[in-house]
Amino acid sequence: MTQASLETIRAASPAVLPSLLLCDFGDLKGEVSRLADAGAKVLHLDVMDGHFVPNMTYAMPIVEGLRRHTEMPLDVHMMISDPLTYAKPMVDAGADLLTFHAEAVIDAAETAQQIAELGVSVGVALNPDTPLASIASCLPHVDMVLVMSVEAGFGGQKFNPIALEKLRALRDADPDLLLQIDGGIDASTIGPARAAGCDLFVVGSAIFKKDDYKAAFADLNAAMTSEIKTEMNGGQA
Ligand SMILES: O=C(CO)[C@@H](O)[C@H](O)COP(=O)(O)O
Repeated sequence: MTQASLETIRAASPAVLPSLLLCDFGDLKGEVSRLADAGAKVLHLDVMDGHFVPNMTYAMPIVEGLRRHTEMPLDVHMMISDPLTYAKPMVDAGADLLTFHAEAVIDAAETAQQIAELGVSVGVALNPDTPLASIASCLPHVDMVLVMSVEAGFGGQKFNPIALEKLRALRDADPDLLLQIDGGIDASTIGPARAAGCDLFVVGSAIFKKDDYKAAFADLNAAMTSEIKTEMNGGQA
């Protein structure tokens, strides 16, 4: 199931992943159905503990509830202080890909290996101020790197272009590593992120603040490749 989910995520790439942070939590089932209709292939779930980040969201019961309503892979972004304590409960709840923050743990390589032993795909995330060197030792043990383009904790923040430098460096070092970006992704930032080598684009405001999710996905998908097409046309749009 897990390997299949990772393959589903890879096959869907490049892809826009709606971030379930700014959605209507009073109608989660309806939101999942509207997102699937709009073209979502993977759901990104923002788990926050009010300790690692100064904001709280939800945990296993919501993951488990979503699992019952969709077959889409569930990509769980754990913005929590103690990812190893909650990794197994998250897997049991139905997470397919579990991402922990490098800043939250003492040994990122050891953490990645322990999570992988649970039979789930593993991602490591790093905030804008965290250098790539801090995840170097765990890269052989992860399926994905999540490059934050805002400080983890809240939706609606401004995109930090330092993420583009990190994406380029990671892509140059490994053409096959799955790369995800999160924070301030909209029609103006998704193209540069794609051109920097990113595969998965986590989007909150630019979907959930729009009435028409289908139109939001269409705009993002068109903008995703616009910079690459422009480069191929020698700078002409
Ligand atoms: O994890 C986070 C924030 O910590 C993100 O998933 C944001 O929620 C994305 O929202 P926008 O920046 O797109 O509004």
